[in-house]
Amino acid sequence: MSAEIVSVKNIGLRGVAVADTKISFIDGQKGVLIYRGYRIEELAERSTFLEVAYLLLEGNLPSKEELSRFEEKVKAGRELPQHVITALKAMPKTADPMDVLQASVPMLAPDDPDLQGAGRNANVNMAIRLIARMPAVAAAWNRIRNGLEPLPPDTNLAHAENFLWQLKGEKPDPEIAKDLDVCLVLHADHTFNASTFACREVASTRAHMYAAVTAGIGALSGSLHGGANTRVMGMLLELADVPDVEQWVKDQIDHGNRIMGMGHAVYKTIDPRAVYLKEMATRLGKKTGQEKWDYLSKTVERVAVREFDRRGKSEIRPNVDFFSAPVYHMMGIPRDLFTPIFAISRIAGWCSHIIEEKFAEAQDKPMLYRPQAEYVGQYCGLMGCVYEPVDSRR
Ligand SMILES: CC(=O)SCCNC(=O)CCNC(=O)[C@H](O)C(C)(C)COP(=O)(O)OP(=O)(O)OC[C@H]1O[C@@H](n2cnc3c(N)ncnc32)[C@H](O)[C@@H]1OP(=O)(O)O
Ligand SMILES: O=C([O-])CC(=O)C(=O)O
Repeated sequence: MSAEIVSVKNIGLRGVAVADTKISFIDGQKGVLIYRGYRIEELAERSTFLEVAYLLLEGNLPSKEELSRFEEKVKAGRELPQHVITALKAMPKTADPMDVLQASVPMLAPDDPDLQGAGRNANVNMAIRLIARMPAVAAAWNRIRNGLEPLPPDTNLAHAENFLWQLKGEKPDPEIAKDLDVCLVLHADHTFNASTFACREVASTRAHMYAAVTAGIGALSGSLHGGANTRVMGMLLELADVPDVEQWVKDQIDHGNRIMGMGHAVYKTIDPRAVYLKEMATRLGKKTGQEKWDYLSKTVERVAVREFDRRGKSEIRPNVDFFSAPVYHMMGIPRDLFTPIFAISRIAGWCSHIIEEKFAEAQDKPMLYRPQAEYVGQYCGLMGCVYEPVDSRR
């Protein structure tokens, strides 16, 4: 019907460049991830999450003064508006935390003094408030659904520390808070992944930042994307009662079921973040006396890798969601908060991409994303099908 359509239908846009970006870079064959020129391993070792958020948003590492001003702005933005707390209290206690997070972001918009601002600074200010408030929403929801009052933020605490405090109501172990901060660094950006593309697509319509982020949260929640981490933990919990773990993994693959947390649209080798998280899982297993989860995840990895290799699929290796699951579990975080924690980190990348999209900060990109679909439905010619009035339809 439409001769001009360029067909890339069955590849999920893999390998199709739809825009330029200056924010992050992946070498999927070598397993390398770079944010604004810096390798993820170096950032994980040497930077905090807020330093990385500044890097992603502004394009350069902050000076000491710039970092301290940025941290102060984030601290100042942590308090949730009362109407959001009231709305959270009215939600059914069974609501999934990702749904709650997705519903809460637009509720934060009217309270933002920069919402009507069209410039880059206004958008960075909105990003800072989202970075500050998304952890507060996740923590408040966890308390409210458990019949507890949300806790006020503590300005003496750093970003991950404050999240753990608002979540649990006790000062966190410094090593665990540091590990969580590293997890936030590792998840902060990943080029044009599904949720970032959703954000950029919405931003390209000139919708505001809160509208664009809401789309990203929805996309992240799916089990093929960020939602995989909760499913990995579901699998590990199930395996705790399975006598033959090797056979279970083999059966899953034989039956064509996907092993959650394995495989990646871009990496054709192990995800560099999984390498980091695997070591963290081992260390946390020893520290918390929960080596079982470390052992189980490594067993699944070993058997799955062997089975994938045997089937000529040696590109299927653990991704970021695989070892983050035992890590968060050993930190005492409820399973359905794993994906919200991903969002609490990825918000830095989403906002950076929304700003890049809005201000066309990289060279080539369309004004508005608008792909084509090939129509394969009912067709009776350009005059349309004969319309039967409702009373005479059978
Ligand atoms: C933060 C993130 O979003 S990371 C990804 C998180 N998602 C997951 O962990 C879910 C499990 N993984 C997957 O479903 C996939 O690996 C994806 C969707 C992430 C990427 O997959 P793609 O590279 O696009 O490949 P695609 O989905 O087309 O699968 C290619 C083949 O590998 C197989 N495969 C891919 N991943 C897996 C897996 N985890 N377990 C079993 N088989 C798999 C597919 O069944 C398919 O086999 P076939 O060719 O025989 O039909
Ligand atoms: O890039 C992707 O397809 C998935 C993603 O967001 C990530 O791995 O962090």
